[in-house]
Amino acid sequence: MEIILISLCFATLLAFFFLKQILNRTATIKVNLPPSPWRLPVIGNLHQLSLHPHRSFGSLSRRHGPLMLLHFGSVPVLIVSSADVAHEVMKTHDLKFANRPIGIAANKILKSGRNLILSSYGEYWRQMKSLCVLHLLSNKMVRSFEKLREEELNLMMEKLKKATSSSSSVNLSETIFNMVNTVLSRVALGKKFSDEKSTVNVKKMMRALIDASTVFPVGDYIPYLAWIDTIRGLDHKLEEVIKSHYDFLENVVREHEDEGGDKEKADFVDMLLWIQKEKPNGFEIDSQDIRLIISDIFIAGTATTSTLLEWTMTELIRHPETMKKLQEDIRTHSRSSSYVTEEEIGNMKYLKAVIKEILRIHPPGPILIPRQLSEDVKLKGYDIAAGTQVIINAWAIQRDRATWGSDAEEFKPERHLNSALDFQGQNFMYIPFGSGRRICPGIGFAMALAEVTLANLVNRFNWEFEARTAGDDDQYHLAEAFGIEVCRKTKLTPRRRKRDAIEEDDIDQDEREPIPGDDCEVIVDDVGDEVADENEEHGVAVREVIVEGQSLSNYLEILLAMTMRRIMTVETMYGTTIQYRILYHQTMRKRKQKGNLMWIQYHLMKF
Ligand code: HEM
Repeated sequence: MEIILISLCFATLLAFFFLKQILNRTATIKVNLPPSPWRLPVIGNLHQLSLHPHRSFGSLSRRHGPLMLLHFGSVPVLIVSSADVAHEVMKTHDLKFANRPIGIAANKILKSGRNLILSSYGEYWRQMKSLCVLHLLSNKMVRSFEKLREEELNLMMEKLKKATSSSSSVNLSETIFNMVNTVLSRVALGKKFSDEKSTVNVKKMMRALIDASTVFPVGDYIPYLAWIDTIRGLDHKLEEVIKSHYDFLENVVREHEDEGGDKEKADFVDMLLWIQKEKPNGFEIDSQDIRLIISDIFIAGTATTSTLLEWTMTELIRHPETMKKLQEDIRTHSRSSSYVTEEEIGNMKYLKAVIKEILRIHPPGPILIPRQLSEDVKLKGYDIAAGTQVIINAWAIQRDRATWGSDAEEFKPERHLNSALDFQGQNFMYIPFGSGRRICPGIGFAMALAEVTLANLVNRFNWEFEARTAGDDDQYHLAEAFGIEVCRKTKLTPRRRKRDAIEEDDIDQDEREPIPGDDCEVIVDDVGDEVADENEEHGVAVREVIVEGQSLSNYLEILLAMTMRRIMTVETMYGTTIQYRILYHQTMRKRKQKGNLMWIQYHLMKF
């Protein structure tokens, strides 16, 4: 009995001793987690998110701080909402945060090979990224597609001109998406694949892929509910769109192989086939890699660039004063009224400021592309475990009043005019293209296309929203769609603003519309007294037109002079001469009973 009692006491002592050890150890490894809002069992914080996650994260972080830990189901997700923390993630600890989380959609995509957007950081990814930066999206390569951009833009402008000639509205969202998609098709694949002759419609394929990858995958966050994805057909849908996309790309690559993959033709597939053969810088790629790189470029480049342009046009139409300033900037630096060239855009500071401001206030990818932490890290004193997903809320960072001031929510391109701030990933308060190792490699490509498109859209036409019968206009035009790229919820369908000119129906115009109400502008009609007299209310009647000392009378002569020189001396009816800078000109035709009359109308600014 005594022995039993002694043994029991000894066992209790031992248990106490070990328990103390265990409790001590637990206390020493207690982790300091970032602040979190309360969460529900099973779904975690998912019930606190809306269809616009960047907005939900923004309002949660205003209460819980710029470094906040949420749980999507069972998955820990770190939300970064300040420039300061973004700097820690994408600069100080960039390497540890350089992986991407692999969910159901990514798994299906990567089943067919490795790719750039989704692959984990490592040797393969490094090679793919430098291949893109050095060979496909380099400045030289971007410049080499200038002519192609011009061709596609001119086609788009022609379509717009026809569509808007009767003052009817036009689906500008769709028009822009089609143009961007066609440019990418030609650059990457060598042809359009979206015209009537084509059996495959790349545009539809892209839309299907974007739509399928936007669906929220329940199984990614609550694994034992993954069957829901199967029942609602998400698995099947993803497999279907990914397969048709890859089958199509495989055919394109095969066609290029059959044609010999000529580097000089230099679409992306040709270039990649050349790299496969020659292995420059030791790059080793196979046909599967080629398909996936091309696919990455389509996925990452189409909706982002068209979304940027869609928001730019929306904000410009909402702010006519800004639109007018932009038109002035373009007209001051552009020689031709029919096409603004990329070279001319180099000097257009206001245009660049407008685009920068849109990327700030409506970043096409408001929460960047999620990342995943590869090893434990201490961030601002908090412990973050390996495997945690990371969402960088660029939208909230770029509207943060602490760094952008009290007018952070307002659209004000002027704030960029005398600022050295750029989007190359060095300023963490402004990261529309991300930063660090994972920064977007398509910045040059996107900017070249966006700038020239915008310049030509606002140079040739004046735009206005269609009148709506009811509802708040701002709410309607600023409503955002649900998706990875956050575009407008409703399609942008503006129309061309009506001219103030005489007998609208009687006039065909070749060039652009005058800017109504622009009081520094003088309109001069040429040639022929009859017409000049008839239109006196529109400007000064002209006796003689002298371009830099040369008296001109012939239409072609004047046109030629217009394209080559920009200063004009006008001798008025009263015998005085005034020097003007030519803003642009229009060819006017008027149908008369006895035949047609044609004359040129100059829009001049006093020199
Ligand atoms: C306005 C247009 C665009 C915007 C706003 C944009 C934005 C972004 C962002 C935010 C990222 C993630 C960066 C990060 O994780 O830090 C990204 C990645 C990427 N973008 Fe863009 N992008 C645009 C256009 C393009 C274009 C035109 C291309 C190609 C032609 C492109 C190709 C890529 C690729 C391949 C990646 C993945 C990079 C990686 O994971 O390493 N993007 N982009």
